[in-house]
Amino acid sequence: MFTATTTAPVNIACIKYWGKRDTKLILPTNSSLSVTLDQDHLRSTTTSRADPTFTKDRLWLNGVEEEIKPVGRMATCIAEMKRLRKELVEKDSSAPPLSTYFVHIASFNNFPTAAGLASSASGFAALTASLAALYELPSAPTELSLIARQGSGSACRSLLGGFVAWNAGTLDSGLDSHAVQIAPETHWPDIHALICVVSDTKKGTSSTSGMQRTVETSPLLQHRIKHVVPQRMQDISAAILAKDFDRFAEITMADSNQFHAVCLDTSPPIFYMNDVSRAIIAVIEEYNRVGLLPENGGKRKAAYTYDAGPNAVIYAPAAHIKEIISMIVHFFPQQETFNDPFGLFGAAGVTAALAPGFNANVAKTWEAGSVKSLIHTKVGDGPRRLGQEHSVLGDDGFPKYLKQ
Ligand SMILES: Nc1ncnc2c1ncn2[C@@H]1O[C@H](COP(=O)(O)OP(=O)(O)OP(=O)(O)O)[C@@H](O)[C@H]1O
Ligand SMILES: C[C@@](O)(CCOP(=O)(O)OP(=O)(O)O)CC(=O)O
Repeated sequence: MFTATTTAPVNIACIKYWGKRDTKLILPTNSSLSVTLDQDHLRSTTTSRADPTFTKDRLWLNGVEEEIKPVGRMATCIAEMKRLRKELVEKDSSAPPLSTYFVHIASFNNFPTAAGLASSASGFAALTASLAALYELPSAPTELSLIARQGSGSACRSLLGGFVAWNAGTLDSGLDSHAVQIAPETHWPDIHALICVVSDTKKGTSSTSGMQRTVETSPLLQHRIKHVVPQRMQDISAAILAKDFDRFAEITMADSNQFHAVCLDTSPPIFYMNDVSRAIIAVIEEYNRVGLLPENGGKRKAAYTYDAGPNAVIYAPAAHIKEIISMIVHFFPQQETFNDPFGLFGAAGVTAALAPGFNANVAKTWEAGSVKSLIHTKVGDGPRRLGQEHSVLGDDGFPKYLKQ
């Protein structure tokens, strides 16, 4: 049986990708940089199988079959991976001709799909990684990132762990538009992330259509591409290598805010953040104001960032996460029990509290459930190959779990 299972992580950008110069090849207008999050908490799990008895390529996402559109993104990724397998077989005639067989692919996300939690990133990275394992390709993650990129731009960064840059590249072919690791997760394992889930329903304007509208209409985007992002890419890479959280936080928050400013500068304007998102910004800004006081060490202690949706991702050194959760819970009381993967709070659970000197008037206390849930995770590694026992395809070649 020719089959392989892999998991792939989500990544959340600190320097945002927003805009394409080539919509078919998915080539961006600017470079971007992200933190890969730990697959122990958020992941896509994908099994691929090639079999001479299959009659067409098929894919099931969360137990529901998705159509593979003939020239769509999914079909492109599968075709590109088959091309690499074919090249391998041409060099080694003893290798089975797997590229001539159809594939069945099943994938599950252990978090909400299409809810602004970067499921397309982990999803296309897991698809690419599982086909690479199935086809026994010797390709390095950077080479595979060229293919995942054609599924969803941000997916190329999920092929690597740690701190990852997607270099925009300049070639029309896109061959230099790939992901590279700035530093592995082991370089700075102290970076933790708290995801504040404000909404887990499908968003109004997809990233794909929203960013093209911005390219077509926003003058501010041109300034960002030419005069802002190149310097920020250099500065945040240097901050990561120096483990300088204060600088990392300053750049991350500035870039999130500029990304949402170019959305507002789009015609018609796009609004991804809501009042809850903005209240979280106010809370983190106040927390940093206190941290920046000379008597408190003079440094920022947390960084917010928002993708194309209202959910906040707060990056912070591990030592501050407990204080941050208590502060968020103070303003945004929880209905769901906080799943405490790092055991920060005892059996009694999360308690609301504010740091000394914090001005409680920066935000009101929201009604319970305004922030639906909190996910605590940290920087993590790149895709993992799993054993056959983890396959999400059954021996019959169909998903083990179909949605009822
Ligand atoms: N595990 C997966 N395997 C394959 N494709 C997936 C997987 N998960 C998500 N996708 C694809 O990604 C699409 C969702 O992407 P979309 O950009 O709308 O949401 P998102 O990635 O959660 O949000 P965002 O990119 O704004 O953070 C799905 O409809 C599906 O086509
Ligand atoms: C705001 C972002 O999350 C946008 C992600 O856009 P996508 O990668 O989802 O877009 P497509 O390439 O069209 O699939 C910023 C980022 O991840 O860098």
